[in-house]
Amino acid sequence: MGATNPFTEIRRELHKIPELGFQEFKTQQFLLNYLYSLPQENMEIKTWKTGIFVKISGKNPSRMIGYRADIDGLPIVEETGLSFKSEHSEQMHACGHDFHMTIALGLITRFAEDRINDDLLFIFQPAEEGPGGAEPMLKSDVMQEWKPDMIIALHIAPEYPVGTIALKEGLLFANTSELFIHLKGKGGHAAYPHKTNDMVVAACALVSQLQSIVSRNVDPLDSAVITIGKITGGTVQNIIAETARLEGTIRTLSPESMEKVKSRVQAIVKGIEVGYECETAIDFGSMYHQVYNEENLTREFMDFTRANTEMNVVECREAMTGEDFGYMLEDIPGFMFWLGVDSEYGLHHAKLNPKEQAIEKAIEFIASYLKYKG
Ligand SMILES: CC(=O)N[C@@H](CCC[C@H](N)C(=O)O)C(=O)O
Repeated sequence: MGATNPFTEIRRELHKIPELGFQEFKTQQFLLNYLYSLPQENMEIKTWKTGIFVKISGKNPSRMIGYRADIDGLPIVEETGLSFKSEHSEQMHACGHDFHMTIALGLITRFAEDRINDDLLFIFQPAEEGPGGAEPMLKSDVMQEWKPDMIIALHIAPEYPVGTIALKEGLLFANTSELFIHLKGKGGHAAYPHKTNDMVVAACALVSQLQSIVSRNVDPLDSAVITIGKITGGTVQNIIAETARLEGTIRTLSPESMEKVKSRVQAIVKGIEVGYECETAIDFGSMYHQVYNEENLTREFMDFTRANTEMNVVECREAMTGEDFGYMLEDIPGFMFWLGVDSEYGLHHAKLNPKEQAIEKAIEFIASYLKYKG
């Protein structure tokens, strides 16, 4: 089925070409082609790795307002069966970044012709899913020169209907750390376990023991998550595995709990090392700082949206999702909000299918907020 709305068409084109963090070459080219098709008089475009900065000069600027959209996809084989499904066999926009980019392009299209008083900075950020583009982009020369006075971003929310936004003041998303654990023992014949140190057995014990950290070491009134999303090990069914690898993620509601959970992970892995007579290596990969919404701006945004738009505003609870936009909010006042897109399947699912009507509605109401602010 063809799209009738130009931004729906753009979203579908982006949906076809998902790319992993810092490999978003086709995505960057697609975005640049579109951006250069717009009136250039008041627009400056700069690239940073696979990301892009777009500054639109205001009519009478007293400050700069930032808007960030992430651009990477996930290593998932898409199962939506859509006519515009991913053309990249093992990659998918399963976290809505195709929506995020399209909405940003819609806003740029508006403001390239109809400027507000203040300067606007749009940031197309690579590698949100990992290893993290926000922190290095924030430190880049471009963003040191073009540093917004406030900044906002959205994330699609499959669990809310179209026409709804959800957010809260203060903590919105968790602190995260990736987790990679390598185990090395002694392989051998499946019939001679007593002559080996089986890393499949060690890995199974480790996964179970890691679960006790949340139930026994974290204050029950606090919250944490340890998810092991991938286990690999061994070579074939009748050889005892010499190596195994666990890949996962840790989520906590405070940076302090993150340190505690990590130290417990280290202690438990040490125990496996002794108990199963193997070598171990832990890599905590990339870490994201919590997303903390600045109270005054968030409250004002909620009040503005309720009073001036048709969007339904829900005051939600914090979530254990992570977002490296948290680094930008640590440095620049602003907020993030969920945008309802009503999909039966959730984020990071191979059948995620957000409703495209949310795109035009988002462009409309965010444009009205930016006009009000700037
Ligand atoms: C919104 C969202 O889903 N973000 C990701 C961020 C992942 C960070 C990192 N790769 C990790 O797994 O810790 C999420 O999974 O929450």
